[in-house]
Amino acid sequence: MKLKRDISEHNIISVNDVTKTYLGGTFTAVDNVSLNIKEGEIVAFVGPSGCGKTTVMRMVAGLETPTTGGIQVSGHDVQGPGPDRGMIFQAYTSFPWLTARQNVEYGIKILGVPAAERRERAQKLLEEVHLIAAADKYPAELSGGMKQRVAIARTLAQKPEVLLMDEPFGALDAQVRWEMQEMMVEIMDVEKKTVIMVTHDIQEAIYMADRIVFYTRTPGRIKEDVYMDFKQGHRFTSKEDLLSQPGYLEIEKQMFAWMREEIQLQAA
Ligand SMILES: Nc1ncnc2c1ncn2[C@@H]1O[C@H](COP(=O)(O)OP(=O)(O)OP(=O)(O)O)[C@@H](O)[C@H]1O
Repeated sequence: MKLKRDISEHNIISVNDVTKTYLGGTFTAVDNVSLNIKEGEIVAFVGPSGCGKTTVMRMVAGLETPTTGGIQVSGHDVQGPGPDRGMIFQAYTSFPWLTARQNVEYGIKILGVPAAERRERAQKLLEEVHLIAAADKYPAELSGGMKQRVAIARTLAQKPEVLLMDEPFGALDAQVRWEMQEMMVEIMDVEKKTVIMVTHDIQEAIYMADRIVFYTRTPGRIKEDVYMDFKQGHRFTSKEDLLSQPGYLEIEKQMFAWMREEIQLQAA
């Protein structure tokens, strides 16, 4: 099925001339990156290993500070982490002593959301991630995919405006990964978040993203910033539909060529 993409004209994230150095300024991980992201956009960061894509995302999260330049989210300077930006990591981050439902409720309990609203939000999100049947199980009783569903529901329960996902499905086997990607496209149609997703997986990026920001290898700069125009304003809930969309193969070939270019530059 095709879902209509709904992106506002308004920029929610602005990355302005950001550079990040380590090792006392002797190593430049991210070099002069500027980027505006619109509300509702799903943007994938792609590039060779070590190109700085995670560092850029962590700076948007407020977990790292730019060495020079600045980042604004919803017009405010990022000065640290905040509930407006929810994070989902590759590693499952559920509390083992809480059930799936309690895990989803936990984050919003800390934010002071009243019990009745917590229950209602958790129920809705557990339904969205297809986890109702396992809602009262503990993480040890859940598969990797199910644990990641708990983490997604828990993060969304906090109602972040921006979702930052770092290789969210990297630890899952191919079939589960595929199910999760499709589920995420469906959830974004309901939840309407702005998403930055870091991934090594070119096909995942093309499938899920409205736009791909491709980074060069060390130092990380933006090599290409491409819109998935071939999707013609849609997102696809089935991969088969995407694969038969004219233009898919060309963009996939282009991405592999950019990746090869960067790897060869490094080897030279
Ligand atoms: N705290 C740190 N101290 C020193 N170097 C760091 C630190 N954090 C990251 N780096 C370096 O900065 C560069 C960019 O790292 P980053 O994790 O952003 O890359 P990446 O593109 O996300 O890589 P990968 O895809 O392998 O996760 C790498 O060379 C990494 O080794």
